[in-house]
Amino acid sequence: MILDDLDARAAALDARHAQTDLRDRFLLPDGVVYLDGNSLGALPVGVPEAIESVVREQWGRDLIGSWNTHGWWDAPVRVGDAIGRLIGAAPGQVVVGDSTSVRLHQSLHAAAALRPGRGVVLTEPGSFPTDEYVVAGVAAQVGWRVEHATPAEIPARLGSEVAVVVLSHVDYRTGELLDLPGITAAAHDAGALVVWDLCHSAGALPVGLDAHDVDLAVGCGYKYLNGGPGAPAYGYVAARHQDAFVNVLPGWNGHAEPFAMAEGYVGAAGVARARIGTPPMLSLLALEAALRAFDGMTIEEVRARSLSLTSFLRDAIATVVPDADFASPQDDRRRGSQVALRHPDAYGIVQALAARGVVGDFRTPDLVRLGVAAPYLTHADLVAAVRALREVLRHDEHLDPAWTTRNVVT
Ligand SMILES: Cc1ncc(COP(=O)(O)O)c(C=O)c1O
Ligand SMILES: Nc1c(O)cccc1C(=O)C[C@H](N)C(=O)O
Repeated sequence: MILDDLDARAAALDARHAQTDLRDRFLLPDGVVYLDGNSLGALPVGVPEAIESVVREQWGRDLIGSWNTHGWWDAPVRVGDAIGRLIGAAPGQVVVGDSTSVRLHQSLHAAAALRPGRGVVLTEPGSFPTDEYVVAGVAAQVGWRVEHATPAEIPARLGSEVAVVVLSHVDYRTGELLDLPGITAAAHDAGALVVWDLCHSAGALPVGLDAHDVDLAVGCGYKYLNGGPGAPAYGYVAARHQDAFVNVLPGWNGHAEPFAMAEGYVGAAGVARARIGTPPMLSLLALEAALRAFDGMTIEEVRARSLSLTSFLRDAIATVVPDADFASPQDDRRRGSQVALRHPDAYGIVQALAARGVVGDFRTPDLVRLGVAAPYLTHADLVAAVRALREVLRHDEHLDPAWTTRNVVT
């Protein structure tokens, strides 16, 4: 009965949001409800064809001339501009290539050079591990002290010693969405810079980098941007910082005159100076093709759909699991695009759900993480997921001893 009600509500909501249902722009296996687009986005329909053409016609037929004739050389900034549309960055401020970890190293070093004489990097506890490691690594290299504060404490912890505040816009575990405008403004009032990690927000919700005067930002291409496994990451350098942007990893692709093969390094004008070496062109062009899945849709529309889906999912879970312990904020303004649940048998739940075709993921120590990539999910999919969850719990499928051996990728 309860699930019949949910079916009816889902149908009504899917009808209301029909305009933003982009499911036919993605290739997903039948019978799977994919709730892991916050780790690896689904495959956009246009990507296999685009890659086939890049491989056969560009690489295979036109060979090295493709660097010019097919725009390979300019792709890092061109694809950066396409990402910029989704994260509120005007053209010429985003460059694509390398991993988020590399871009974060680069951004923090640039921040150190922009704020000489300040000795503290302020971040939060429990960030995604690579962010922790990079912050510690760069701090050791430039002589910063690492300080941790919760996002709520950050404004009070800012002082004349803080060079930069580094935070994830959306927490990878709980899905908590931070107050990017407020924290950025507070950092600036204290003379500090901000570096935002957008891995879990880009492509899912409006970021407004330019509108909120963000200094530097990084993010990956393979989650809500759907660029594919190992898709290149990106870095944002606000136009006002580009002239003084010091590239700690200078490589020939970021040189002002790369084909002059000059002896000394002179950085290119604009965001191109953040380029490093030759980018993984097939992955970069796959990402470019993937971004076309957003054509005709604004990020505000993606967000409206995502909020409807995540609040519906939360309600639906609460209906069938009345004692559900949600790690994700209930308040729409504070929730990214996922719903995470705490449960002592979280690992078993995730595995048992996957056996029923509902793919989410487990995050240590006790989280069932359900990512909601709005363009390719419907409210009806979420009822199917909740129905599976009810069955898993009802039949104790999550306690199956088969789930005691953990896989490498969970
Ligand atoms: C917040 C955050 N930062 C960074 C990364 C990844 O960094 P990289 O692209 O270097 O693997 C992830 C996910 O893997 C993440 O969730
Ligand atoms: N980048 C990943 C990978 O190469 C393998 C498995 C997972 C990932 C992820 O992106 C994890 C993701 N950042 C997370 O939020 O957990």
